[in-house]
Amino acid sequence: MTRSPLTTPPPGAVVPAAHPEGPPPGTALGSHYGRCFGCGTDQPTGLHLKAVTPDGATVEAEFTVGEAHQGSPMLAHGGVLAAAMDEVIGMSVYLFRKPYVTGRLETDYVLPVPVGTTLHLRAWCNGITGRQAYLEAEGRIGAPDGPVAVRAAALFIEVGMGHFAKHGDLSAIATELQDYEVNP
Ligand SMILES: CCCCCCCCCC(=O)SCCNC(=O)CCNC(=O)[C@H](O)C(C)(C)COP(=O)(O)OP(=O)(O)OC[C@H]1O[C@@H](n2cnc3c(N)ncnc32)[C@H](O)[C@@H]1OP(=O)(O)O
Repeated sequence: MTRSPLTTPPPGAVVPAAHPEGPPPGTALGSHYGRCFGCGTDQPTGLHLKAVTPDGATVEAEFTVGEAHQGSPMLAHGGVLAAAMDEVIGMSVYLFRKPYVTGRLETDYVLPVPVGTTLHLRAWCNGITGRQAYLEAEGRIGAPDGPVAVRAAALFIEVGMGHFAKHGDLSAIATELQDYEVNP
């Protein structure tokens, strides 16, 4: 992965263990919000990521590139692939049971991804220090050990639930997502 110092964990960043109240290994991770472009089931042209955590600390997911996700004829749009990376990384950092948002997302596009391809995504944390979480993801074509098509490195920033109250619609999240203590 080609990445900048901004997404490289500094010395002292710690890779967290699975949260004691997090999902057990093998748990399917449902959508956190029905209208989410990445995982929502009420978003017709969304990515509809299907995710599982194999170990409580990382995420594996599948995303099948659809008609609505094209950039050039019958090839996935790069921004859509970045959105898939953002989503799977967001799901993985949420395993640590604190609200985070993407501060920076860097993406390497390695192979073109045709419509109809199922990308096998994986995301993991390389370290957390203070409010900053350093994460990585990859997407492989056709199988978990298929050729790498896309790689991403990200900096996520921990926010309070007040972030969503101030800038968005906290009640919509709170209705669907029961795992955060909602106390903005
Ligand atoms: C729920 C389960 C599943 C969820 C899946 C969701 C997946 C999708 C996730 C997303 O797409 S979230 C939506 C996209 N992201 C945003 O909308 C975030 C918009 N940006 C902000 O709201 C603020 O800029 C942000 C909260 C990220 C930071 O503002 P703050 O005022 O809280 O923090 P501040 O600016 O003081 O930065 C804190 C530290 O992070 C650093 N930082 C912040 N943004 C950065 C950035 N972009 N690049 C590099 N460093 C950054 C900043 O330099 C600083 O470093 P130091 O502590 O060392 O001084």
